Amino acid sequence: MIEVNELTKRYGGTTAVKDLTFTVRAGRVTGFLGPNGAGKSTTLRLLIGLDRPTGGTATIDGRPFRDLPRGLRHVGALLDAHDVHGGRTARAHLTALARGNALPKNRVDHVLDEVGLASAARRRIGGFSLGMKQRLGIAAALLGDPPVLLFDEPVNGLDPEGVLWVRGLFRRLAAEGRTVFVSSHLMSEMENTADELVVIGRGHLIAAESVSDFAARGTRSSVRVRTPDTEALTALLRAEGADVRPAAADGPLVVTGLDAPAIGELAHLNRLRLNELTTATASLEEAFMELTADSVEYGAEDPR
Ligand SMILES: Nc1ncnc2c1ncn2[C@@H]1O[C@H](COP(=O)(O)OP(=O)(O)OP(=O)(O)O)[C@@H](O)[C@H]1O
Repeated sequence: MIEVNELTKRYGGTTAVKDLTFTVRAGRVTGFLGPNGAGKSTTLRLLIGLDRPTGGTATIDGRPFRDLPRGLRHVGALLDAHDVHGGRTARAHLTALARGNALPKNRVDHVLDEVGLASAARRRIGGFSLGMKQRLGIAAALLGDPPVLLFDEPVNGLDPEGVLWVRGLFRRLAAEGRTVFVSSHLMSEMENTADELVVIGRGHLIAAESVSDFAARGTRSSVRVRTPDTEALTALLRAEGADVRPAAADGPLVVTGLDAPAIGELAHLNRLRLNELTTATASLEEAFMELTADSVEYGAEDPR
């Protein structure tokens, strides 16, 4: 389990994270989401002791990372796939890591197989694509067979087959009872993978909850209504305070501010026929955009 409590990190005048408090549980895939510059990498660096917090604590199974004697056996992390010696082969890189952490040598071939790099084991990392480097970084994280795994933007550079593979891997690791904490700036990468979400924006916590609770926060759920009596129904709905817009010429009405049962009841009481009544729940992506809109550091409308 990962526990972050009132974590703050300032770099000179920049506050990268501020008073972050959340928990990441074992046996789950937890997505760590936020727009660019939100503070995800900083939080992960603080978690594995690569940086010291200005305030607050970040612990893994109750202890700061640097107090964990077993290093890679306790926490595996992929922070920057480029941070490898390009002149080495994949196997030499992992063998050196295994030796440095007193891990059995047979783990090297095991993790190379696991990430699909067995046939590239003798190639120099300098010639690897970004996707291959991501796989190698994941292999390194898995090397110590750790109960806690952290991945910073692991999907970057993977092709669609690689994305599917990595999703399956994360789910399996969580099903084995491990803590799997995965950062991304794209909700679409997380919605089919994560059980839980921690969402931050400009260093502040926005949400820490299950994917379904997060989706329910989107306030944009609307109801599509088709009726032969468009004008009459529109007037009735507006009189009840709903917002009514035609989706397109001859298309359904899109109603917000009243739910489907209330609209059905209103139509029934006024003897108006309905041909369609469908609730459209806001997508996770929409909920994410809505909740982080104020914390996008480099938005399209913001030319900084
Ligand atoms: N070493 C540093 N020195 C100064 N400022 C830093 C440093 N590291 C991070 N920052 C700043 O802290 C903020 C958070 O950065 P961080 O890299 O943690 O965000 P992120 O959520 O990982 O973003 P991205 O998705 O773009 O990688 C940014 O404003 C960044 O410029």
